[in-house]
Amino acid sequence: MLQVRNIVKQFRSGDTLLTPVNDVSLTLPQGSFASIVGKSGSGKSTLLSILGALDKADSGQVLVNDVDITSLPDRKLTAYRRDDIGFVFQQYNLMPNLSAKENVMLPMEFAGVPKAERAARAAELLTTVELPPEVHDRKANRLSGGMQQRVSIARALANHPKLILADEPTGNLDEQTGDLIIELLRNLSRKQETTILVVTHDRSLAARTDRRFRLSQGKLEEITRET
Ligand SMILES: Nc1ncnc2c1ncn2[C@@H]1O[C@H](COP(=O)(O)OP(=O)(O)OP(=O)(O)O)[C@@H](O)[C@H]1O
Repeated sequence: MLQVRNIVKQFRSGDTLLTPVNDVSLTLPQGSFASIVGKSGSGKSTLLSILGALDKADSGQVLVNDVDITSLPDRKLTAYRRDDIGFVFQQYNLMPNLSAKENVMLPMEFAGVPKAERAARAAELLTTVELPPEVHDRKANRLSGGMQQRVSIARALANHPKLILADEPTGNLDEQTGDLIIELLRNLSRKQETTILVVTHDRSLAARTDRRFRLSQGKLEEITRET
């Protein structure tokens, strides 16, 4: 369960004070498949960074399965990012010279999982995201965009996260490949009971999630019934 309570984040830009996240609250039960839409610059990435503990809020709380991550010491935050959260980015952010399988094994290595177990789980996850077996050992920079995004989703799942945060996961893909990636994320939220929160400016993508929110002028409102 993800509970976001009264998050505020401000930036100073010259003489102006920006408030891209202004008293945002949100509750998502485990296994939710949700999206946040908003115009460019509306604060979507800022909010996602706070939920993933990549950035700190000025005030408010983020509770993941009742643990308040906004008050965790740095050492525990590192473990939170590694073990409880999976990140999926528009640019995939894979290690280009490592194979698909090695990319998926990497977060498990950081978590201290023995090598044989890492290899077995990576192969299993790459199968879950429907990456053809013949490319499991191919270097990431030799895979198509859609394949790279599948690898990055497998990597996000590596340490059994409670929450997957995806920032414009289909932004670099053609429509058909993007659709397949969204279906994959939807199936994962159902089968693995992982909460998946997608941030996008693409309304048709958002329309395929179960709950939809809009971030506008710092405020988050649910628009599930509108679209
Ligand atoms: N580190 C920072 N310092 C100053 N201003 C920032 C910082 N990070 C973000 N901002 C500002 O906060 C606002 C929200 O930015 P953010 O990247 O969260 O928007 P977004 O909705 O994700 O946009 P996009 O869809 O273009 O990625 C913008 O006005 C941005 O310039």
